[in-house]
Amino acid sequence: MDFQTEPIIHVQEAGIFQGLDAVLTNVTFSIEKKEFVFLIGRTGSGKSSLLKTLYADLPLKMGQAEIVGFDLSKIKTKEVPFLRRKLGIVFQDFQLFPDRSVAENLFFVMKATGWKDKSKMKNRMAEVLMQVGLADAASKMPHQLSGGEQQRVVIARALINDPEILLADEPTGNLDPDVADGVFKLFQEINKQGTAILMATHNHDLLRKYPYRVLKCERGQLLDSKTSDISINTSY
Ligand SMILES: Nc1ncnc2c1ncn2[C@@H]1O[C@H](COP(=O)(O)OP(=O)(O)OP(=O)(O)O)[C@@H](O)[C@H]1O
Repeated sequence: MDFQTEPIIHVQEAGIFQGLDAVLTNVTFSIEKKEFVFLIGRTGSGKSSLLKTLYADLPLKMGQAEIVGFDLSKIKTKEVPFLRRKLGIVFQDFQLFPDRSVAENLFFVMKATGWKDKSKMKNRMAEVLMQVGLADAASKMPHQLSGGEQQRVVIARALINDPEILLADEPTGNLDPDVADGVFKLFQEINKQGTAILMATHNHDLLRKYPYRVLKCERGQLLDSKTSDISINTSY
């Protein structure tokens, strides 16, 4: 056993619910620092529900789950913003404010997460935009950017508070294949710099090309390529 690593996410016999309905039961897995993990499964199999439970958008009603030091079985509503500060969350639909520039979009999140010093905010904004390859986009409006560029801004926004893990729900789902590939490579670079990534995807090409660990939602269970044979070519 490697005592150097400690999990960022540790889930033990959890139930994932949508209201009264159990979507996944007996969910057990850990994600270590710096890991890259795909989350796959058919439409409706529970990928988003699992991610939502991890960022405390859905309550954990059964079992144990710890993420970036927060116990999801005990977390209080007022603690959720502190949990979200330690996570980066990226969705399929870009969810930028359309009437605000890139800089204003990023500043909005900074203010909401406790940043106050203007010059530090500007420096951090420049850093994250540089990191995603958009150093020249601060003054642009979202509609002046391509889909891939908008998703890069969303990734920059998710990186602002230097999260230990990015939770990404179909981040390349709305992008053309070439653009999706570029955005995926950005996730890989971010991962190489030390951020763990849990990415829900339907993209078979990515799964075939990059042999990362896979978690698969199937028939109400979560399978793990660490412990089971997972077919990536069928049934989703
Ligand atoms: N807001 C909601 N209220 C009630 N049930 C929901 C809600 N969102 C999803 N569900 C149900 O929960 C189950 C899991 O859905 P979920 O969105 O987690 O699947 P998914 O694997 O992410 O699907 P997709 O690949 O289409 O995004 C489905 O049966 C779905 O109908």
